[in-house]
Amino acid sequence: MKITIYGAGYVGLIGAVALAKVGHDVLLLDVDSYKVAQIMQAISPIYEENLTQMLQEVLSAKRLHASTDVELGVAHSPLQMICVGTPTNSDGNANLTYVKSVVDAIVTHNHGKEKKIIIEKSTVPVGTHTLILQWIEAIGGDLDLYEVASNPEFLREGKALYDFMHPDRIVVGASSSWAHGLFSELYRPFTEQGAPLLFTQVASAELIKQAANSFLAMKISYANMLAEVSERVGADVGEVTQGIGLDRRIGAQFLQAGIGFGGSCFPKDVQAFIRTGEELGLNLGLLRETLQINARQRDRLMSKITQALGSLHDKRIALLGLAFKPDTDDVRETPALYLVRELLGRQASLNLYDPIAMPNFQKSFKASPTLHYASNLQDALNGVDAIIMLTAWEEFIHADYATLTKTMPTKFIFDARNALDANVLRKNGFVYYGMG
Ligand SMILES: NC(=O)c1ccc[n+]([C@@H]2O[C@H](COP(=O)([O-])OP(=O)(O)OC[C@H]3O[C@@H](n4cnc5c(N)ncnc54)[C@H](O)[C@@H]3O)[C@@H](O)[C@H]2O)c1
Ligand SMILES: O=c1ccn([C@@H]2O[C@H](COP(=O)(O)OP(=O)(O)O[C@H]3O[C@H](CO)[C@@H](O)[C@H](O)[C@H]3O)[C@@H](O)[C@H]2O)c(=O)[nH]1
Repeated sequence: MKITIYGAGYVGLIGAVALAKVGHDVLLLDVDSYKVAQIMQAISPIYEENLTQMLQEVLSAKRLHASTDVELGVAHSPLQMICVGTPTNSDGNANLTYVKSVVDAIVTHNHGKEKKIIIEKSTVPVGTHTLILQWIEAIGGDLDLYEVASNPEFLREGKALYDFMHPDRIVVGASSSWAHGLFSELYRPFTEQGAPLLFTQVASAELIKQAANSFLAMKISYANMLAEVSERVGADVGEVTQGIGLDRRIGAQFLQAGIGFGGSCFPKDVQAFIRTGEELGLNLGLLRETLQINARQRDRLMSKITQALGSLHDKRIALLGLAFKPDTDDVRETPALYLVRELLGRQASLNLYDPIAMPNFQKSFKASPTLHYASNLQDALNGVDAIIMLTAWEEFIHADYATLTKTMPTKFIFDARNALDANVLRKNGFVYYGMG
């Protein structure tokens, strides 16, 4: 079946490729003509496992086309799926400007006056569907032609294609049987493989997305709270989270303590949910504390560094890992942004290294005498006084630090992800600091 997708970013491009892969005829629209041209040449603008190969496959099969032409996009299908960004406004609210511009474009270019389902796949605050109807009305659109549905996306970066194609569940908030039929057909290739398709009210689907991300963020902050307690009482947070995670009611996932969560989703979505609460006259204090614990982890790491090293002036520090998590080139809200700012502010000199995310990070911080972008791990570790491991890339987990740091005077290593083998490092003369 045919579908139009607006926004060729992490969600839109992955969704487009995955839906084309299972046989649908996908038209992917973006306002960025350079991105569109790249996609048409099978060059992926983002780094994701297997993406380039699958992109080539669906382009050759002519099941995916990318374009900037909204007119084509509107005419292509009754399914109009919005996957544009919803970043945080300065007041913490989700910025719906990009969503609105797509809605306006759909209504303006619906020359054939065909019935359309406008699908919120972007993460939006609960209640956005009613706003969309108001926007349509405000520009003279005929409300009888439009149904708004919510179909939130739960993929993780780094595992995006896999997650899209093997979802734990597909959530669709839609009211008409026409929409239910179209969504059932769209997702049949996944439901036939066992993925549950949950139809809900539109508001429930919107709320499910906000609730899921906030719950996962809260779980991480809970583990980080336990890390702080563990340090005080001589417990090992890894053992504690393993011990509670084996209880199936709690579950082992998302209990990895460390520097805290970053990325383009959790920080903004938790913030937006808190704002939703405020607008409803509700204080979602649990989520405020979730963000506070998250910020405190970064401060706690900085305290460990300054307590161990003293003045950072004239110290050179290796910072390993710039992406917000492994297997992605995404540096949005990455803890590395905060750490680099803090460390430079204290006059440290830095060697930065990441296997994939360096070009994206370089857009925020240009190279300088105090900021060296290393060409490989050995280059990053040459002549440093301390190592901070910030992103748990396999390369960092399995590195032979003893051999790579032969000339290091005192071997300080700060493991911001609790991912390294502390015993082996200590045996090799390192002064090891973890997070709990
Ligand atoms: N990144 C993730 O892992 C993830 C997962 C689930 C949900 N989400 C949500 O999905 C949405 C998109 O996130 P993303 O990370 O893919 O964003 P992104 O920034 O990677 O991509 C957004 C794309 O939309 C394009 N765009 C902007 N205005 C447009 C318009 N009027 N018409 C067509 N294209 C337009 C931009 O050029 C860009 O290519 C957000 O709401 C996000 O919260 C993201
Ligand atoms: O136990 C854990 C798990 C994760 N993290 C951190 O949490 C952040 C987010 O990680 P992850 O959830 O794996 O990545 P995202 O790609 O941001 O995916 C989240 O955000 C997406 C956007 O909404 C959702 O679709 C996904 O379901 C949700 O997992 C990263 O900084 C991780 O390092 C931890 O600190 N401890």
